[in-house]
Amino acid sequence: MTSDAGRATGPVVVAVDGPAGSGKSSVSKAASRALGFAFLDTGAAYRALTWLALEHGIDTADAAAVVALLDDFAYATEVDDRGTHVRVGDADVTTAIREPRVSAVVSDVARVPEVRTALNDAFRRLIAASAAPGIVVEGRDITTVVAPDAPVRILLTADEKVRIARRSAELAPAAASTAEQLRERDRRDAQVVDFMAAAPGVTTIDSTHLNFDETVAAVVDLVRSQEKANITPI
Ligand SMILES: Nc1ncnc2c1ncn2[C@@H]1O[C@H](COP(=O)(O)OP(=O)(O)OP(=O)(O)O)[C@@H](O)[C@H]1O
Ligand SMILES: Nc1ccn([C@@H]2O[C@H](COP(=O)(O)O)[C@@H](O)[C@H]2O)c(=O)n1
Repeated sequence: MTSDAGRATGPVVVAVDGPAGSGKSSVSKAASRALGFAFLDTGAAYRALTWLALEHGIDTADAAAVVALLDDFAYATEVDDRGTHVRVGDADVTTAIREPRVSAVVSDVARVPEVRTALNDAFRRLIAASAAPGIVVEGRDITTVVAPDAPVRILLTADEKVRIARRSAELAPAAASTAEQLRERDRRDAQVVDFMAAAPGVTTIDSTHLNFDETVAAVVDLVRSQEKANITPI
């Protein structure tokens, strides 16, 4: 898994799965920066399609109506120091896709098989097109479905209480229903993909007793140890 090999065959992929609030996006983004890798937040695409459905007044439980949106889903994403920027057509939806009204129904959209197939194809194209030596890709099915052959696959997790506390700290006064929302989204998402148990060959990093920097270091160390293990001695 050297950079040279990565250039010849596409970037080195670091695949990260895990439940809600486990740190997938924040830890993966920080790890990608430390490694000099690109970063792909796949949940942003599910959120953007959900935003589009709500803009069109579509009931997200209506799978056929959601699938019909895929034809005109002009999704674009870009990552810089401030985070992941998302556009749908001309609209900058970076903030809107994080609104509770989107979080509340995104699992409806994510459970539609045609949606998952279309978005997974798009993720694979984005990964292949990356000019960086590597890319950290995070979501709920990255180690098992999107990139099952990635040289580094991580299940990032933490006890549910700890995940709820971390998420509540982000949301401050409006946190009363945070625990219920996090549990409910995990419950619904887990009906579609298994992100609670590590698949064979996937390394679990449990951050329950790690701070943020220690968790990022655990990811970076794992990638570097895999790189060393894959360098063939001359
Ligand atoms: N090890 C850690 N110690 C302390 N805080 C952490 C740690 N890991 C993540 N966090 C914090 O937990 C919160 C949730 O992290 P993040 O949003 O990255 O999770 P996620 O898995 O992407 O969630 P979701 O799937 O719901 O989008 C963030 O505020 C993040 O900074
Ligand atoms: N690979 C993925 C990524 C996300 N989802 C669905 O999108 C929702 C939002 O994801 P966040 O990471 O931004 O919280 C998530 O709750 C899933 O419903 C997915 O199915 N697969």
